Amino acid sequence: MVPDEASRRSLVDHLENKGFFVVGEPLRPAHCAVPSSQETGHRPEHQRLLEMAEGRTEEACHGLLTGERLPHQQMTMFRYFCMATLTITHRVPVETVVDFKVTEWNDRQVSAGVGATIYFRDGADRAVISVDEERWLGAYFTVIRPLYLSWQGEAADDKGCFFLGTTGRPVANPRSDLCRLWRRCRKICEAAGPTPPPLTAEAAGTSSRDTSSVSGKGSRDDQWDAFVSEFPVTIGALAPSKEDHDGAGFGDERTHYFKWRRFQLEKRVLHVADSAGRQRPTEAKVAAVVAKERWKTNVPSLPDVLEAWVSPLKAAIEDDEGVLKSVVEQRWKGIDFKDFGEHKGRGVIATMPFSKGDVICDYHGKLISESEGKRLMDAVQEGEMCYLFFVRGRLGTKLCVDSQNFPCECHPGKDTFGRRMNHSGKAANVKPVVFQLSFPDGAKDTVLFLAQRNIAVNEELLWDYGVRRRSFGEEGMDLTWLDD
Ligand SMILES: C[S@@+](CC[C@H](N)C(=O)[O-])C[C@H]1O[C@@H](n2cnc3c(N)ncnc32)[C@H](O)[C@@H]1O
Repeated sequence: MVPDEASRRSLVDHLENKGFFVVGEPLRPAHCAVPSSQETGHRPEHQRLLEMAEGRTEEACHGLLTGERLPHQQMTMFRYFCMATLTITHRVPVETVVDFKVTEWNDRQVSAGVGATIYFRDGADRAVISVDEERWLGAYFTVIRPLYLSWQGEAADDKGCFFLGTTGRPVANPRSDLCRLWRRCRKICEAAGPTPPPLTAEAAGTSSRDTSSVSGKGSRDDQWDAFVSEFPVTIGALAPSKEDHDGAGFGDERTHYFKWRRFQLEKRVLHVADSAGRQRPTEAKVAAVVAKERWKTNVPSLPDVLEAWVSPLKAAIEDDEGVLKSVVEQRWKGIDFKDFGEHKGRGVIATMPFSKGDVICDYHGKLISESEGKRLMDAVQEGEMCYLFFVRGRLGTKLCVDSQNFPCECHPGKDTFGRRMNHSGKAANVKPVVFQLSFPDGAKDTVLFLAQRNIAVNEELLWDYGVRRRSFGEEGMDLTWLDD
């Protein structure tokens, strides 16, 4: 219970400083195109704040439209400002802004010299925006949004939304974005006027559907998106300091910091590996790149770089569309199954000659985590055949290819070759190598078997499973075949 207005404000201020986003003010219908002059509450103050930030927005807009490269943070703020223009100036419900589609933007009605009318949700909401506002939204749409799309991760889907985060996915937590905008505006405007009032649901454009108090931080993914939006992970950037965290409203959460550093290290590793080109990276090469980039901390190690380096042979295979097609369709030329009897079971033989280095087939299965793989392994009964392949992905992640669960979802009713290949420690003629193949739904680690030497027709294809009796002996299984 908060007894009076002053105490209420002080409590709200306190909560905001702790990273909370306070909602619960009485709300009005949100579809008015122009704000009323009889506004009550704090909204006019935020409108005023927005107007004070206009100068900077204009400057940024000019920069964007004349090809200037703006810092990431400025672009993020510009996007926040565009969203606030709709939610604050035009009272568009925040959900509608999140759901604002590119087609709705393209279908806006433009009145020359006046501005434009945007219709949202089949005309259920609308906003009559001014010429300037149309220019700002246009600058975001033509410069910033395409940039975010170009940074889009493999699995990201923009869902046709107008407002995207830096990851190329639709904005997920606009209330936190607006909180950050106000914090930034407050700092900018400190010299120019009195401190604006605390942010209320109304000021943030929260619709009447949402009147509960929520944290301004959103889900973990949203928080992370917001964090990298504020502190983009680049190879050259310094990790955000504790003060940076606090200043940007992320409190003293350190998990993001460590994740940020991990992501940066991955980027740096790839950068060094790319710099090596066709030459196998050496300790000296890694040191040279590190010195050139002036990296003092979060420095890649040679083993990491070697892991990520793509040899010319690998590059050729990864670019080979025939290999990709064979993996997708599970059609491999020159090999077939053969039954070797009860003891050994089925295996794979060559039906055409192969040369050293040729791709034979893949180890097909579902990519799962190492721990999931171990759980499946524990469930394998004594004497039962095991079809789990533990492997390190291209970036060092420990993975497991599961072909224990058979047939696979993508090729029901089809036996796949990789899982039928038998073991030989002494006479292996093929070896598994991890590649990154570009599937239609993104790049994936894929295990391919390469011929280790020339292979003749009818030879059985064998690879070294990499397990030794000692590690399996205690389980009392009959593993004499491992001595082959
Ligand atoms: C990945 S599966 C290979 C295909 C299997 N032979 C089949 O019929 O499905 C692995 C299992 O094959 C058997 N295996 C593999 N190599 C063998 C060998 N050299 N001698 C005997 N059995 C072998 C073992 O039972 C092992 O658990």
